Amino acid sequence: MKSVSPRVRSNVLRLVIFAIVASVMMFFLLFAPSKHDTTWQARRAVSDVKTVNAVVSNPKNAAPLVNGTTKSPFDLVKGEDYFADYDIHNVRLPDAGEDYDDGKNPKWKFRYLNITTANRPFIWLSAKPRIALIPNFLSDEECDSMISIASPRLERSQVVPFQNSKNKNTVDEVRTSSQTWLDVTSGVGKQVADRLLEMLHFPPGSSEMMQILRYQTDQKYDAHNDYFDPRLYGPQATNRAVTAFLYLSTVEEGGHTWFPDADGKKHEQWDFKSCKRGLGYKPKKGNVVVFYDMMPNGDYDPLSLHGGCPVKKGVKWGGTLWLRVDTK
Ligand SMILES: O=C(O)CCC(=O)C(=O)O
Ligand SMILES: [Fe+2]
Repeated sequence: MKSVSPRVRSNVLRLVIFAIVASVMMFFLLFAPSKHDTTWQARRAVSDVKTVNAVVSNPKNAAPLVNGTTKSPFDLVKGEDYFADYDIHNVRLPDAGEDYDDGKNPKWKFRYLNITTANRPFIWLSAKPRIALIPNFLSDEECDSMISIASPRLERSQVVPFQNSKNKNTVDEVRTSSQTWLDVTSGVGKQVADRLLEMLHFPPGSSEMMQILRYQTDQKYDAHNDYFDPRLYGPQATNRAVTAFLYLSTVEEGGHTWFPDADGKKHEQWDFKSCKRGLGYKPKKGNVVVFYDMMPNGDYDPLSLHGGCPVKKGVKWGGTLWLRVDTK
């Protein structure tokens, strides 16, 4: 056998090393997702099996995603971002038959958010009632601008009395915040409302004005349903199908939005105040929590019972946008 000269041997070796390095680089270029679409791609994949795995962790070496930290907005930490008596990272949607997601049934009044078609990432926090979190929906500028428009116009929040109740007071200890209404036909109100309606598959103009709320220390809103139950409020031509709650500030302590009956646990004993069981989501500036007061077939969902827990430290600024459908 002929011996190979050292020169040829070293050239072959260089070629082999080059081929290995090139194929490793090609592999990463083709298969490693970019920083921005990691979450999105992975979430698309899990939705195919109807299991929404809430946490899609950010690769360890990824660039900072949120305010200089490497924490992904989906990496919610129990105790820090929420409390829950179930595992929100393992929320399962009902089987396809119950899912109402394909938007083909003409009787349905609206479609749920759908992880495969939504125009930005979101995460299901609860299946029954349906609650979704949309991280970083609002820019800091949008939050600050809504607060500065609302600040000089605040008044004590009110409630709507029941139709046959003798007590016609609209100021009630169940709700102690201050608030005002923000136009959604122009300016920042329109910008934000239009973006939400589009994402939630609702036609333009199908929301109420936006309610801007401020809760100071110990202020709260006891648990309630947002729809107007015709048995209590009389006939309604339209009603609230979806509530989008916008967090305009981060609260140091307390102020969680609370869902006593998440995840699907209807309790016999009414509990409007404890802020203990179910799910409590801690206000974080720029995030939005969306929940469905109605099923897509028009039935009201009593499990959508919710409230705002007392603020313990800091100030909670929020915006409520109600999306309405015809009830006929
Ligand atoms: O303050 C909250 O977190 C919830 C507010 C609310 O339920 C409402 O405005 O109807
Ligand atoms: Fe509410």
